[in-house]
Amino acid sequence: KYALKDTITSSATTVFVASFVSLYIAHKLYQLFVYPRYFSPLRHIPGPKDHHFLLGQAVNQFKANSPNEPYVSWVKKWPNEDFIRYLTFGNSEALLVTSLAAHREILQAKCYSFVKPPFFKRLITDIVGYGIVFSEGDDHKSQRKAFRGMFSLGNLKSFLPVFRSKGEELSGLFDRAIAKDDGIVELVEVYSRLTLDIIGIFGLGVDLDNLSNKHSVFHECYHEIFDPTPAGLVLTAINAFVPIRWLPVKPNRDFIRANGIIHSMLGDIIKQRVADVRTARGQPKPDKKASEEENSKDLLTFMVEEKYFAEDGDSWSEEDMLNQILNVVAGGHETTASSFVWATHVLSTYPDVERRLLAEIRQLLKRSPRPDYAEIEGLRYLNNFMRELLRVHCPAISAPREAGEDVVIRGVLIPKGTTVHTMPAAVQHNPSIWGPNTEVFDPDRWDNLSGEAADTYAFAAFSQGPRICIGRVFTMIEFKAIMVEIVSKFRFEKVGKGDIELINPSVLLRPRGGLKVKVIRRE
Ligand code: HEM
Repeated sequence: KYALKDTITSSATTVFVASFVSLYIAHKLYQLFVYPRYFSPLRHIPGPKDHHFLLGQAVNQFKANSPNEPYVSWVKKWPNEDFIRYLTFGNSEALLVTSLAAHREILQAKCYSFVKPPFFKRLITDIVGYGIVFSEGDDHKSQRKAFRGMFSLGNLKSFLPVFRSKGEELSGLFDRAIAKDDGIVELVEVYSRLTLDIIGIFGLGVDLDNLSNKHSVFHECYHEIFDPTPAGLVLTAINAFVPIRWLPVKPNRDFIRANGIIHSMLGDIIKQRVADVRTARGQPKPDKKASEEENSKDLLTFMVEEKYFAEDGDSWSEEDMLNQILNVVAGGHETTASSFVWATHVLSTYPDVERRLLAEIRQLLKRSPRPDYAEIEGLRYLNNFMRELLRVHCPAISAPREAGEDVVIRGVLIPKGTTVHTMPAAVQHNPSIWGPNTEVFDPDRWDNLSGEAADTYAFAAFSQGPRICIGRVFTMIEFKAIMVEIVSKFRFEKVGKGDIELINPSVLLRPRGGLKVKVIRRE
């Protein structure tokens, strides 16, 4: 009797497990091969069909010469669509946003219907922290509001002396390279140190001294985290799906050590600042005139004063501030460094552009040897040069999103969970917006913008809408001030044939193995 009962129970279990597994497999097969092809509401949107049967376009993306390449080639094929549809890992559907009208709806009108993709979050929050970059909805609105004063033009302008003195330090470094190494300089490393110093002063009020001190611990740790070995890169990618940082292998140990040092250095600075501000709050306030004459205020002091000691109940902890600092350092360091790398490359490539830039800068310096913000802003050609640089060689590759709910954009129903990809290069190299010569570096085009190119959304380097780059004005002042310094003193020559291979895949536009130029002092 019992044997029969056992047999029935075990057969029922087998049937149950087998049905469950079959249903799961059927569901997966449906998701992989049937839904995208026959049922998805997005299936009629044009897009590339040369995808791998399981990995979608990921294979073509990995094989491309640049992280922008496949996307830009699709935009050139379908320049007037609102979206281009493609398949990615596991045949999941993704949309590349193409028209300016679709960008406007996604980035502005329905900004908060989209979220940062959870996968992207898992991939990089270990490195860049939570904070404003990964906040959503009302939380994001309130953090943007909290940063308004810090990123106001008035405060940003007061960092001009910092940019100037770091520019002079950079000139010293170039001079030493001329004396010692025949002027050969590897730009990625140098500009990365320069911009890390500047963002350190802006974010922390501390000179991390990476530019002149070759063995700066901070830069070494940052480098370890942001430029890991191929094995480290693979572990970081896997860790986004399955937590494997505990595995006792070298790349994990290196990552944990470097991340630990950065967190502890920043943690100490934060603690000390909280104590300093607490002490200062106990002292009598300086009179109004004196406080107006105060120098620039760094982000940390600002956060401690306004948010740590907030009296409205919405205060930030030391850890919150650490996350915000990590966000700003990550957002404003290699992006700006990359724009200097490409600017120097352009100067070594287009003699006519360099000649005109130099003439404009020399004229200014003759009139005003230490130009102020308004005078630098008045340099029309430099302004055009910077915008053209960010159009052709845009440092940030993409601003990925995921539909946080079912949402209709330009009449297309985008189901919740769909990846929606906005990419600066897909806008800035679109011939229907920028004309047939999108690859040509031509600063003068900014004097004659017409049609769609005159639309604010045609300039996508910093994204647009409520999540537009909060550091864009900062980076523009920094870029221009440093260009005034180095263009007036040096010229740059290519080393070797000047062929450049790009890192791919990458979140930034960067030359593989760095980029060397020869620096020459002007007469
Ligand atoms: C050439 C230099 C830069 C480029 C090309 C750039 C590009 C961008 C882009 C495209 C975004 C939007 C990302 C998204 O929505 O997914 C962004 C956001 C952001 N950027 Fe920048 N950025 C630059 C410099 C800076 C600097 C200097 C800082 C800090 C001082 C900074 C801090 C941030 C922050 C905190 C965000 C998040 C803003 C938010 O979500 O509200 N960036 N940046």
